[in-house]
Amino acid sequence: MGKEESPQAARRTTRSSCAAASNGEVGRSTFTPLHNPTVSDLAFGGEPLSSEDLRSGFPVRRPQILELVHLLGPPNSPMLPLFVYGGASTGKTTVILQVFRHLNRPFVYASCRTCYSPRILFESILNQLLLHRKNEASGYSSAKRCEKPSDFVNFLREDVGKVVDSLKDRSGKRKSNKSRRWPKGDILYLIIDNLELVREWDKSSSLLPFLFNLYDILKLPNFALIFVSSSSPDTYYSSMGYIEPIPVFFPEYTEEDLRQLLIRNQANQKLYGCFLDIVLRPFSRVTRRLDELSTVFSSLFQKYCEPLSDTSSFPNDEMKRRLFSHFRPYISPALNEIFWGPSQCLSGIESGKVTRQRGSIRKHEDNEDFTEIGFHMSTAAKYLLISAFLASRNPATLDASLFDSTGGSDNRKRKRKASEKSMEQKETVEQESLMKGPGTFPLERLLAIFQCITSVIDVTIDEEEHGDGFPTDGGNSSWLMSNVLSQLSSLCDANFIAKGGSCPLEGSTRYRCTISEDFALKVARSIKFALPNYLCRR
Ligand SMILES: Nc1ncnc2c1ncn2[C@@H]1O[C@H](COP(=O)(O)OP(=O)(O)OP(=O)(O)O)[C@@H](O)[C@H]1O
Repeated sequence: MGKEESPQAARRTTRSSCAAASNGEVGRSTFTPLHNPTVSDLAFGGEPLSSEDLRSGFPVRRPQILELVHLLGPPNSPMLPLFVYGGASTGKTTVILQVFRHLNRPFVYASCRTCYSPRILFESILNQLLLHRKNEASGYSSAKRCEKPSDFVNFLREDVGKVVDSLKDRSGKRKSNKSRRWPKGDILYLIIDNLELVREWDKSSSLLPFLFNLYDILKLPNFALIFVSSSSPDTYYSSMGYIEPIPVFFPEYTEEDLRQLLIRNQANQKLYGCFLDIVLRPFSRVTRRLDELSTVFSSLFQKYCEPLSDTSSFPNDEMKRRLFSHFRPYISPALNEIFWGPSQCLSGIESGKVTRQRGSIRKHEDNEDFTEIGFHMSTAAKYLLISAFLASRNPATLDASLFDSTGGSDNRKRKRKASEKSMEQKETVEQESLMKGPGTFPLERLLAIFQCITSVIDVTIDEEEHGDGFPTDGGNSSWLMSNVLSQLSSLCDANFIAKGGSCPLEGSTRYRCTISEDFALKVARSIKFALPNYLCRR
């Protein structure tokens, strides 16, 4: 089958995987060729989910669950469009689908990840509405061909009406397959997930306003819309005349949230707790994505347990030390992998690549979340971008005074009272550099700054006995260089860094960072890096 999923397949995958995520249940019955679909297939299906199970399935998402349930209201309550947003892997999709499972409401779900063009998106939605399956019998074709937004609106009007009529038809309910529950209420919800990816599409500048306007265009009382996005409303085009959807924010998990989430399905929670005491802090400084942490921790935990003959017992202090020294060599490589890896690539970025997305970046004072920027990149790429910004912004002559011998910003040194003459000189240098705009720099300088700023990140494993530095090259500078070059080329592709021609004397390529200070500060905030301490100012 092609890359496009059939709606039923998409529904089955999404819904059963979500059910599995909640309490480890596999909730959804599968569609067999003999299954005769009815509107009851528009509900989540599977076993009903009580509010208690919903809350205990998502321990740190209680406020968002309550907010969603409140906004959806009792069956048949009309609802203005919702805009559910938060960083990648913060549980938006899973929580929404489980809320629908709990409420047993009829919905159509389409992700802009699997539906990667307007046509596929429109047709996937229509196929689901028409209970049409793309399979051998249908020649793997859609129920209707739909490319243009205007056709989509007409088809939606027609098809939503039919679905609503069927939902209201009580005789259909009586005849329906007894293994499936009849959905509650006559309102049909359309959930469009991973909306941020639409910005990558060719006609995004007209498609996004169209989608935001859809509710107003349709004016159907029994139709509701939910957008799900990993970037905030601020990163979308604004002032397009549509009513802004009601925002529901999923904040990034704190270290304590992550501990709760990671520990809850472990057979020996005490043992896993000891393991988390070592790894959670350093790893959560590099990523707070639950999926990334779960993956890396599952193999690390196996290593941690290797010396244990009985993994159901709780290790004493001596055993804990043995476990630590056995597993210590595996920590840095794993940290390295996650630091350099294509983290957050789920936001529409090709593996390992960074893309600059179109869309305004409005100032948002309180929101410290990276979602305000509207794209994602690996932690290493963020540090590299900041290094490039510093190299372009600060005069090279001041590098030594901004970074101490161990690489960090030496505040003590900087606080020393400078003589009036040196202050004047510094001011002149800074003024000149501001007048010239972002300066160019050679690769060596970029690498030096990058090593300086990453060497000061505190990701020590055990502060007293087991100091362990941040993932660096472990003495292998060619390995480090090749990683830097690959990240640098992605940043150049995304136009965050431009090649600034070659130096006539050295003949080597020089680079220039093109991002604004505002933007650099946002990137720095997302990795909790104190950029202002490294910027030379008047
Ligand atoms: N609070 C939570 N409780 C249980 N599982 C969670 C929670 N948050 C995230 N997960 C798990 O993390 C994974 C990613 O979650 P999900 O896809 O719902 O995130 P998302 O915010 O929609 O991500 P994206 O923006 O990338 O689509 C899933 O396996 C999900 O079950």
